Amino acid sequence: MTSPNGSTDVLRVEHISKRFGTVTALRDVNLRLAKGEVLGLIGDNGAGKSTLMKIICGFHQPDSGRILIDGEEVSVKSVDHARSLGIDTVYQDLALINELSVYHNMFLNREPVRFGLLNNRKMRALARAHLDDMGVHIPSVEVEVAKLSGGQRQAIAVARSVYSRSKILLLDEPLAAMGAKEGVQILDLVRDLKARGEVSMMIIVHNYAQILEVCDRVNLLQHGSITFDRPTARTSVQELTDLVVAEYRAARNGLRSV
Ligand SMILES: Nc1ncnc2c1ncn2[C@@H]1O[C@H](COP(=O)(O)OP(=O)(O)OP(=O)(O)O)[C@@H](O)[C@H]1O
Repeated sequence: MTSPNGSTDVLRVEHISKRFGTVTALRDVNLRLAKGEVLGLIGDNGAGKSTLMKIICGFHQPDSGRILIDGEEVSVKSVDHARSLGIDTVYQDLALINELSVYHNMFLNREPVRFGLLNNRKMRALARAHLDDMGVHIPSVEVEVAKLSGGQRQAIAVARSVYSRSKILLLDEPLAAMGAKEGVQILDLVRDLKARGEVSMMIIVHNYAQILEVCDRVNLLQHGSITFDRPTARTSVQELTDLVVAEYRAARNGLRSV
């Protein structure tokens, strides 16, 4: 499927709605992600950002609407099913196993086996080569993940998704609870991946300056609906801030129900 700028959309979300009991988390959401693009998803707390990502990665089922991958409609039944379709998610809590080494985490559930035994030597060499290739600097791939910094853990989670040949990577607040240096490390990794053009990414970040730094386009989600979609080159931190503040003021003054 071709988007207005002539590129191919790897992901399209069409008319997705989702309710949790009486709460409408998403209403008639449309969104597209072009091949090799980095899309920033912003919005206030409770706007529906994580719910949208969780629907795309098969964690939640939508009440209505459809998802298309490379132009083909798919029903994403589970997180494992999403992975098999090339969609992977890096959450804040990462799903790494702290007690295991870096290289064991890199190959979790898909360890190379030789003569019925785990091939540790091969896993170590492959993990080292892949992390070096991605510019992720870890002192040793044998170190326990628990002993790494938040930024290093995040980088390993991203590297693992890329290694598993994901074509769509969803990053839910990858910079949350990170120091400035660690945050820069993750943003650099996103930039490197973007330069390779193999992975399309959707990223939730609360800091608008960081969104403008790494994303090609930004979508604003407000009360379950996309209200703004623009290339980052044609917006600013001020404009994004003003949009969110205006929405808040309208709600407070009773111009809009929340
Ligand atoms: N599993 C759930 N059960 C019930 N309500 C939920 C569930 N998940 C999300 N919600 C509700 O749906 C709405 C959207 O939540 P969501 O987590 O998607 O927002 P968000 O934009 O990611 O917020 P934040 O930036 O605070 O993480 C909120 O009102 C939230 O309380």
